[in-house]
Amino acid sequence: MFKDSTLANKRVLITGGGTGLGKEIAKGLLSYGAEVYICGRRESVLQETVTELAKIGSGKIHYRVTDIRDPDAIETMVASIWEEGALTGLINNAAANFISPTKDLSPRGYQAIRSTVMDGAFYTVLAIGKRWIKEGIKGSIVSNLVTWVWTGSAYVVPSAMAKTAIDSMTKSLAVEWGRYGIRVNAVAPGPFPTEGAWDKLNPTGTSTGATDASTVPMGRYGEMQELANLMTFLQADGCDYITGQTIGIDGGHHLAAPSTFASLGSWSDDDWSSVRDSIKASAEKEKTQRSVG
Ligand SMILES: CCCCC/C=C/C(=O)SCCNC(=O)CCNC(=O)[C@H](O)C(C)(C)COP(=O)(O)OP(=O)(O)OC[C@H]1O[C@@H](n2cnc3c(N)ncnc32)[C@H](O)[C@@H]1OP(=O)(O)O
Ligand SMILES: NC(=O)C1=CN([C@@H]2O[C@H](COP(=O)(O)OP(=O)(O)OC[C@H]3O[C@@H](n4cnc5c(N)ncnc54)[C@H](OP(=O)(O)O)[C@@H]3O)[C@@H](O)[C@H]2O)C=CC1
Repeated sequence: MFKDSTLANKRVLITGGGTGLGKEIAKGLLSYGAEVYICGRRESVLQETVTELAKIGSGKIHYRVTDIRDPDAIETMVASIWEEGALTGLINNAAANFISPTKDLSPRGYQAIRSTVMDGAFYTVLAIGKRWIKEGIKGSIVSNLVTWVWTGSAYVVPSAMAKTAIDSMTKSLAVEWGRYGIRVNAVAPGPFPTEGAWDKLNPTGTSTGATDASTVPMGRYGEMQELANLMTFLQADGCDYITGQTIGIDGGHHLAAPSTFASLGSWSDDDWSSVRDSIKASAEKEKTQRSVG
């Protein structure tokens, strides 16, 4: 989809890049020539990913062990990256989540999710953004959100709340930092199965609700390359006028709500024929009762 050199000279940090979608995005960026930094809390996982992905593209991939809930740790990470060169891009991808009835959540359970998704993304943006502003770098921030920023979602309330806060940050900072040429965008994926997400959101092994591909209008899960392509596009030069946007990538899933007629896609031509006859019969009956028109 892109030239191999599309991201040459780009240096991008992907939080939570050691696993799942972050790792797939790292593969995509590397294959288009970017230098990539990943961070997370588990060194063995990061080390393994770096070893595996170093064979792709320029092979310039590095890791930092960092808990993004800690602003001092983020400052240390970003300072150490800058010693090797300035970043040009940030992908806020790290997250925490699990399904739970909201009434059963403890304050610590809520904080575990909020502090990772909302605070972690904000601290990272701040540490990098202030350097870009000082040095006149026109960087690109992209946050990996979820379609719940538009719909909300039961049973994952702290995640939906925290992602929506970052959606608001995206719109707000796009305006505040537009004068510096810094772009602030987000993507909102539908279901892209990963071990990390499915362990926490699909623990019974029976896909339901958000993890059920049969309710996606396109009838399938997202493919990793599709998300990596969107991230590549948003990190590349060429459409710098795009800012403040949250772009859905979900096969139409969030639009196929039970409150719409999305489920009628399962009706056959025969079903539609008998439905049409029934509606026409009703209309004919009404016509016989009209005194005008
Ligand atoms: C399908 C389409 C949409 C998909 C959208 C996907 C969104 C995602 O974000 S998926 C990402 C999934 N990946 C992760 O969550 C990775 C990181 N997760 C974790 O590190 C843990 O799962 C964590 C969230 C529990 C946080 O770990 P940690 O900081 O080590 O916290 P503790 O284990 O100490 O627990 C803190 C607190 O949370 C309570 N808790 C944990 N699990 C549950 C649960 N299943 N239900 C209710 N409460 C839970 C735990 O009990 C602790 O509270 P206290 O007991 O009050 O101390
Ligand atoms: N999979 C899906 O269908 C969808 C996913 N998303 C979003 O995509 C992103 C990735 O999810 P996915 O790949 O599925 O799940 P993963 O669990 O694989 O990814 C989460 C990553 O975040 C890291 N992380 C968690 N907490 C912290 C922390 N405090 N500090 C640093 N890193 C942390 C984890 O590493 P470690 O534990 O080592 O710290 C892990 O690498 C998330 O933002 C998620 O909300 C959105 C929509 C759909």
